[in-house]
Amino acid sequence: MTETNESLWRAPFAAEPLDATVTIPGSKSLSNRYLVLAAMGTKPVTLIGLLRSRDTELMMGALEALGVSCVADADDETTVVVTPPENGVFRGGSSVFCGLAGTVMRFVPALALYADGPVHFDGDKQSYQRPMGPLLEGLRQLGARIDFEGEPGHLPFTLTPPEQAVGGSVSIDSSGSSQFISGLLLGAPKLGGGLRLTHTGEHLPSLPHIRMTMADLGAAGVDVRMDGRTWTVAHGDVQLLPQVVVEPDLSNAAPFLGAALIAGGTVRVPNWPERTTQPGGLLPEYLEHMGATITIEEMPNGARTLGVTSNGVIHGLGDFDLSAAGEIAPSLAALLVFADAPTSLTGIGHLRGHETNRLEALVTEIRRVGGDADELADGIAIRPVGPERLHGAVMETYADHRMATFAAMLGLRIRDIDVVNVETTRKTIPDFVGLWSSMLG
Ligand SMILES: O=C(O)C1=C[C@@H](OP(=O)(O)O)[C@@H](O)[C@H](O)C1
Ligand SMILES: C=C(OP(=O)(O)O)C(=O)O
Repeated sequence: MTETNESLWRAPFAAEPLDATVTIPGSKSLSNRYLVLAAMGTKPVTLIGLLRSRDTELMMGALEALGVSCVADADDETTVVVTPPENGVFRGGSSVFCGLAGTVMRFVPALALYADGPVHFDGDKQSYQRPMGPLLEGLRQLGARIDFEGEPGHLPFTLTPPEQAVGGSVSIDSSGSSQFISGLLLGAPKLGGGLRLTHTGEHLPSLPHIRMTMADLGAAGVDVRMDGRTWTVAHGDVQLLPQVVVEPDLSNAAPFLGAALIAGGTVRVPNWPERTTQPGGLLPEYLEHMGATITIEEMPNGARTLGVTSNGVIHGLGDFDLSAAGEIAPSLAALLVFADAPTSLTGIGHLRGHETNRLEALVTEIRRVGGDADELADGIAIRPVGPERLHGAVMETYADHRMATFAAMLGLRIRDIDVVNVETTRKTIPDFVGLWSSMLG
């Protein structure tokens, strides 16, 4: 299952201001955490509103390889019952395919600590570039043996579990991805002596995603604490509630809400959570800084609809630390191409290890349409140019869903943008083109 569709999609131009309501599918980060936590329990868990996209299919495939059952409701594929293996032991001698999904390649290896034999991990060729070393070093400190087939510290590899997963203290440098810490924390409660995990690096990206991991472990009854750069997880049972509802993916809301600023008008997203652990929860504040008006409408059923309204004037952000929410950098970058002042998005050097080298990709694609951007040591600088300098182009997407949605956003205000392999958006959105077209009416 690789992504090879090289067809071109003409991104629709927004001829008039938007007035749209867009229902965003479930969160990738929450869906894949709940799937892992459900697999570690003893009783079946029904996940409601689960994202059904490539990354969650890969996660379900990975868990099934380990002996977990994931069964979708016949009438609604976003309702999935997850049943852990009967004896609580994951199946060894198995193969896990990670595609390009960070949450699969970084969350599933810790489960292999509890398998009854070696587990082989592989992924798309492009996944071989993504950093894995610190996670695997952490698992090695917990007694696992890792045999690399290609470059050390990267996919593909085979993990041989220890005789007994006793746990203890682990130190790793997680500055390359918060997912190394999340992956070790998620797998930790079954360790005989629990886990004491220390991050030794200077920077730590995506702290909200680590807090999300802690909150979800807490919801499964696990005692997990954070003290500075050290986390402790107590040994104990993992059991989510019988039914868990997944929030919409707030980072995937970014291109749609951002569209209101680029095209002008209003875009609404229903079921916006009042409180959330998703970094996308920071979006309304960011968009307000950029000049949008944010509204919240309470529905009769208690749900809340977020509205973003703009007259099309987008303010630059100056020096802006985005380390908390690096995954929305491509969407903010698209807005900043049309801003009234320059912006440096910083604290996101680790985006070089995302689906593609996103800093290089963003600079290349912004320049391709006539814009002005540069890579920084830890981010990207985007300087506005006059609209007369921006022009259509065939935009590359590098098998990166967020580079595809970035290109679609530019196409709202720049005519004749063709997007290579827009299907790559299926990584986290089942029907991006359909949603985007209906937003435009
Ligand atoms: O744990 C998660 O669900 C994620 C953590 C972040 O990873 P990084 O810390 O590598 O940026 C984020 O960018 C990714 O999209 C999802
Ligand atoms: C970095 C991302 O994904 P992954 O979960 O594959 O790391 C992302 O979705 O922006």
